[in-house]
Amino acid sequence: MHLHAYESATQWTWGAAIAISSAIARDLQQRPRARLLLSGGKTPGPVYAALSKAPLDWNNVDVALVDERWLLPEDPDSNARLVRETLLQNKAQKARLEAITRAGRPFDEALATANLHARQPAGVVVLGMGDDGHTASLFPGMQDLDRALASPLPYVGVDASGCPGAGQWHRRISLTPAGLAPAHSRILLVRGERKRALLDRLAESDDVHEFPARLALTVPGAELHVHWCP
Ligand SMILES: O=C(O)[C@H](O)[C@@H](O)[C@H](O)[C@H](O)COP(=O)(O)O
Repeated sequence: MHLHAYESATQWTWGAAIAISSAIARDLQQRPRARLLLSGGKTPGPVYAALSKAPLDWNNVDVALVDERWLLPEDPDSNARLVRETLLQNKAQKARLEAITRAGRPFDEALATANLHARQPAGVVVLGMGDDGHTASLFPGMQDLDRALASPLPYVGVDASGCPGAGQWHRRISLTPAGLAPAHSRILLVRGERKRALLDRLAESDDVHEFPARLALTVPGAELHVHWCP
């Protein structure tokens, strides 16, 4: 794990945005299109807003979601809406956003669509981490966790009932370890002392059931870059 610790939220915002933008630029040098996977939650909005101003060839960037709550893309609590309102602005307006859900699309079809899009493997993945040590929609204690961990497909549907970290959104579609593995860049955005202490605990063991966020370290592939500020 490579930890980038910043003193202020402003430095964190721009430092993380520059790191993501450089990773996309690197991918675009090597292939015609770059594929960026983004997480939701309360943390990443300012970084996505800063990233929207990056001078990249956004026409060639496909933006998809690490996970989505079973909500329509217009719902204020959906991850698609967060990404649209923060990243798909300014220069990044030209990027193509793949929402997972759509009005009239049943759950299984939404999942199948996510897996179909993911035939183009992830390039740059931006993860978040909950105070309970979840990442994507992989929660500790979740009944579907083992199935998700073992999935050969990049996305699974999960029921996070009984997991406090999932809030009121139990039905979700989540990236799996198989979906994370091909990424060339793995970035984790976290803020606050609680998550800083949790980061130290991630490195202590490889028990992904205790803290599924450990997958960011244990799944073979790119080194994890963590961007943190108080
Ligand atoms: O839909 C979601 O819930 C997210 O994608 C989720 O995995 C998020 O990254 C973490 O929960 C961290 O969220 P916070 O930034 O709100 O702590």
